[in-house]
Amino acid sequence: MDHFLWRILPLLALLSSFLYFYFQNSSKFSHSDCSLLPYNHYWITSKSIVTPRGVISGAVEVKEGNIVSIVKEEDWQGNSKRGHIIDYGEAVVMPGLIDVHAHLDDPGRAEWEGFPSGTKAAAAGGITMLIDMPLNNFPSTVSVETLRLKLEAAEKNIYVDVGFWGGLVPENAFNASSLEALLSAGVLGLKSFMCPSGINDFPMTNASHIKEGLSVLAKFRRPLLVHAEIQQDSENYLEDDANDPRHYSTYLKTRPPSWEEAAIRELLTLSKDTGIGGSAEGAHLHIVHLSDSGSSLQLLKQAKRSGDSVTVETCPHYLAFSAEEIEDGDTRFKCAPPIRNAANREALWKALLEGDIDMLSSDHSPTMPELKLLNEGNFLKAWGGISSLQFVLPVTWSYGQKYGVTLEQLALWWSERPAKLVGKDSKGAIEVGKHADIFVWEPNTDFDLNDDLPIYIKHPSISAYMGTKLSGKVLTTFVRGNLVYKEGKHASAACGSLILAK
Ligand SMILES: NC(=O)N[C@H]1NC(=O)NC1=O
Ligand SMILES: [Zn+2]
Ligand SMILES: [Zn+2]
Repeated sequence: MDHFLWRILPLLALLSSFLYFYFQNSSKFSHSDCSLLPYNHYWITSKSIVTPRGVISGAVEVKEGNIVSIVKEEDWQGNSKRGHIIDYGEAVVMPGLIDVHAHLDDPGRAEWEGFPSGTKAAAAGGITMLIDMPLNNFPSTVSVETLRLKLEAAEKNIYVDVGFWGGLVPENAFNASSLEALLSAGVLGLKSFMCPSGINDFPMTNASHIKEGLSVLAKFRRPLLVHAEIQQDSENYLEDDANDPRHYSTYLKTRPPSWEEAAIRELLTLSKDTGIGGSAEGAHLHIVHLSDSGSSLQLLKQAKRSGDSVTVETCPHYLAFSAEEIEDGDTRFKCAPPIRNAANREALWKALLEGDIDMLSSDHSPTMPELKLLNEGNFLKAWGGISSLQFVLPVTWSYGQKYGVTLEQLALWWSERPAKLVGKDSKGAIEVGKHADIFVWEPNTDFDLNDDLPIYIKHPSISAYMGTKLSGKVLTTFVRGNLVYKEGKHASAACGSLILAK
């Protein structure tokens, strides 16, 4: 017996070391699972690379996830000694998009979207980082404990980098230590609503809650994002022919621009003195999804002119669609604030081009298709929210053609300014020292949004973009040097990072 044991001992040792290495490696992703490219040092070359110093023809050197050099074509003698080269020819190389406003609804309502599907859609759309909103998931992200649930749901399930906004709600607004703990745990800022959010555990805040929130945020130098609509007294709409809930105009009348104007007027009294040297220096106010290009926009322009620390975003759906075009019962277009008329859309474009609107975001806010009530077509009862995450780049580009939108403007609205809002200077541009968050696309390639297209958002049927034709096809997406998406294929492992504030 002894003899036998001695004979199999080497075999047992071999077996145990094999098992040890097997479990060690299966517990974390190997580099090759994170990337469709087997290199961590390589060059991307193209005739058109969008950098903060203009569009250049040349090469970007990527090493261990960072951009380590950028070489213009005239200084580039490409040869094999440089290592692996991926040549994209005429295709455009851009900084990855940063979507500062997405609802992935995970945990708790992952059947609405979810981290895996949402971040796969992002990667396929050229988005390399998104910031997840604190509501529509359950429970809402309003405390350290609920943030922990978010982080657990996201970890190893994200194909792009994901940061998090925390919620400012009546329950935590007067509790500075709770807000400080949430901010210390890494949320990039806070978000609140000035009207009902549609989610029971995310109640609206009033001016005094917001004032408290801003004072805590000032210490951390992080922004407050606000859904700026305050319900105004409105006439009672009779359910007569003129107010058929299947007509979009009926819904539009229920949320006039005065709701946005009232909220912004109130917010600007609170964000007064946030400028350099002001008594509230350090606080920053960011208005999400502006739809009213009238008085609301004028108020914001004035506040900026007087030096207040204020920014504003709008969304592709306000730039693409107009109220006049929305057909009876087509609740895919229902969102809040609502899509307004064509003249309003025109003025939003003008404000964006002139720099009065700072950036774009998706406000991707899906739900279960049944809650869109597409059969009934009742605009007053359907879920409000647009599904767009994968398409924001081609939408901005296609509808922006009329206005002569440039590649540099896309980078400004979708990368550079969003990176600044979230306080991540390692992101947002193709520049030496930054993360290699890059995507490559063909602006002139058209495609139809139909069932033949690989679509990763969970419920394509509720997206208002389905059935349209767009220009601008994403070929590949890199996140911190990992090739996470290439023409319909994702890396096998979800290696996006959780982006926390420090
Ligand atoms: N809860 C939620 O996502 N609401 C969003 N939907 C929308 O259309 N506007 C919003 O603020
Ligand atoms: Zn909102
Ligand atoms: Zn939203």
